[in-house]
Amino acid sequence: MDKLKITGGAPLRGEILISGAKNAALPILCAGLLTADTLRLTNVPQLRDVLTTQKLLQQMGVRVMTDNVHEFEITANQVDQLIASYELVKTMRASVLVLGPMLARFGEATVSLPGGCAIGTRPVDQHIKGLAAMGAEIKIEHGYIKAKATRLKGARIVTDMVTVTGTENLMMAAVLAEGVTTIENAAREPEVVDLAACLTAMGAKIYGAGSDTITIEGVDRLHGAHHRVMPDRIETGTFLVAAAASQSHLVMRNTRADMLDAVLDKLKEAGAHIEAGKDWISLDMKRRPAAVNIRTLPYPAFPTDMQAQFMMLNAIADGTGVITETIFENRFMHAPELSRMGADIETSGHTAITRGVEKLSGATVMATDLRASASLVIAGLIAEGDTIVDRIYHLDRGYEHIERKLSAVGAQIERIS
Ligand SMILES: CC(=O)N[C@H]1[C@@H](OP(=O)(O)OP(=O)(O)OC[C@H]2O[C@@H](n3ccc(=O)[nH]c3=O)[C@H](O)[C@@H]2O)O[C@H](CO)[C@@H](O)[C@@H]1O
Ligand SMILES: C=C(OP(=O)(O)O)C(=O)O
Repeated sequence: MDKLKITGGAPLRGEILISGAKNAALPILCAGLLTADTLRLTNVPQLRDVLTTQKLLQQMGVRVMTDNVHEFEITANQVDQLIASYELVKTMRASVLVLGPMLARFGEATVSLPGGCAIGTRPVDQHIKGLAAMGAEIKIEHGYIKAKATRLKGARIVTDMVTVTGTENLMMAAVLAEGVTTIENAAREPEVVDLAACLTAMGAKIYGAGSDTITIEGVDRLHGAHHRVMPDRIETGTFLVAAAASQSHLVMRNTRADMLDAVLDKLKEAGAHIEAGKDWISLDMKRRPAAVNIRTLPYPAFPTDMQAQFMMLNAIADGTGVITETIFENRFMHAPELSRMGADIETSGHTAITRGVEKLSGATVMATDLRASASLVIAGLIAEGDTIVDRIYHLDRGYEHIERKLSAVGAQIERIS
């Protein structure tokens, strides 16, 4: 199994090209199920989750062409298996995103329940509740969601909480429903907006994406389109934290500052000098970071997917930082691993208090989820001595060639078997 070996202390300098967003690419690949025509996608990141989605679609009979690793052509004109099996869903929760499109286009879908994961129980009851409101007949049998509907009907859906993939699944179901659907308490994440842009290019009628009320006028059919996947704001934020923690100067290219306001504000509060243009962000850090307090919340507030990286920043900061995680009930798995590197972190329920220390020391560490692993990589970059990050298949789910991107800006990092 691959690991990363990092020798801490090398200053970082240069530019990093940001990849397409995992959390936009996954629902958009599933949107290919909504038409028999070809959906052409560019800026698709080369990630394990993208490969899993490709396999999932291919198992259903969808043709997926990838001449260039970042360009996909999806043609769902011969779908014969309306099922997403446990074997694939268990490796990637986002597989549940085939439920809405399959049901809307084919009137039937069988999708394995994803179950819990390292960061929380993560039920999909809101996806099911919304589809039921649109007239679907849904049963849970043998660990599978079995859904049927001759044709979904527009409905007014109010979700109990803000759910990103829930909003996306319901939006994809509603585009082919009869009549008008309104999703209230909708997620406002930029990835929802990107999916809406792709669906609109395919002929869908969607209003209000990016606000908490999305209105969808169902149409009879969608057609092929070309869509460029938006840049990954979490990958961008992760490398910015790496620059801040190592007191370096880095420039992110192919990204957008306007969807990172809460993260950039916290980096400035920590003492970073940030400049940004239309598609770039630069961060220059000249001193030890100051500790920051963070509360994770749905967009546009601070993202839970950047929480672990900021806990790492607080670990070597001047002062004490309090982090409150309000989205997932078990997302502090990085804390004990960071503590093994010398961090002083106390967790209790949804709160983590980190008292900054001057230095971390390299150690062998492992993480049970994607962003926790990213925080350990950043810790390795600044720790004294060598760090081995184990179980990097988590990182490969969501970071494209992280070791290549970091070594190109001066990090001493290599993949070892
Ligand atoms: C592929 C993808 O886009 N993943 C992102 C998405 O995950 P995902 O869409 O799975 O996360 P949600 O926004 O749905 O989850 C938010 C909260 O709502 C709860 N919930 C959600 C749905 C539901 O039916 N019932 C329910 O109780 C969840 O357990 C969680 O506590 O948004 C999360 C929150 O920004 C991010 O961390 C993930 O990176
Ligand atoms: C939690 C994440 O992803 P997923 O929802 O795919 O598990 C993430 O991207 O940090």
